[in-house]
Amino acid sequence: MKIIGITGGVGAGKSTVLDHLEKQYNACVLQADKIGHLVMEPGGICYGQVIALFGKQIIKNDKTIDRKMVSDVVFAHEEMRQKLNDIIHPAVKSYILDKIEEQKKAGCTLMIVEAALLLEDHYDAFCDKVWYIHTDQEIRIERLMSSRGYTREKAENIIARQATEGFFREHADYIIQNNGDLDETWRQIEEGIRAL
Ligand SMILES: CC(C)(COP(=O)(O)OP(=O)(O)OC[C@H]1O[C@@H](n2cnc3c(N)ncnc32)[C@H](O)[C@@H]1O)[C@@H](O)C(=O)NCCC(=O)NCCS
Ligand SMILES: Nc1ncnc2c1ncn2[C@@H]1O[C@H](COP(=O)(O)OP(=O)(O)OP(=O)(O)O)[C@@H](O)[C@H]1O
Repeated sequence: MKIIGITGGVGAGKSTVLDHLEKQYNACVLQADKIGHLVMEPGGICYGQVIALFGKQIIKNDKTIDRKMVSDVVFAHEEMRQKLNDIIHPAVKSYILDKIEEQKKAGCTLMIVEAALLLEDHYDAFCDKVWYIHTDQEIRIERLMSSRGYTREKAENIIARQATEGFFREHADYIIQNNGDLDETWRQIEEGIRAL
């Protein structure tokens, strides 16, 4: 089984690339963000610890954690982001490693792991290749404002907490430019797959 790690800053198009790989190349996929959400759901292994860190006011009526509230705190207070990372990241990594083993046994031949923090959390150690999805910062901000309703400030705050473009470029095996037309992105994916 080949494993491709997909990384890049917020709104660069990682999920878009992942989705294409799943549909067109029959890849098995794992998204760190989604797993991070899963482990903090009621009954999830991080639920209690996250509430202990932020306080009971983050519990919504349906008992789920108010991620918007948590997001506003962590992207404004670096020490809180670090504390949340310390709770969530080990659980997410362990989940991913278990799933990789499971998929290997199930006969999956192409596995994609998507994470903005893939390099910081050293997921590259178990990836055959790391693909960096690059989109210019201003285009990312505009896409996030129109598709997710982020404010410019929110997008900029998240960007400020993520790795720099230089860091991503330095550690990537392959760079996909996603500033323009999606057909151009699909062509680069095809090329990356051929080079695996
Ligand atoms: C802060 C939380 C509650 C916000 O949830 P929400 O659904 O609003 O946003 P989402 O998870 O889609 O993240 C939005 C963007 O921020 C990025 N991001 C999320 N957490 C972090 C972080 N700790 N540091 C830098 N960027 C982050 C994501 O990759 C994504 O690009 C959530 O992102 C979270 O629990 N983050 C901490 C755990 C984490 O690092 N998860 C990401 C991979 S394990
Ligand atoms: N080439 C493109 N042209 C136009 N819109 C695009 C393109 N690529 C991605 N988008 C749009 O930009 C937005 C962000 O893309 P996507 O969700 O894939 O980014 P992401 O890197 O996964 O974000 P996150 O870091 O939050 O997980 C989405 O609305 C997506 O549809």
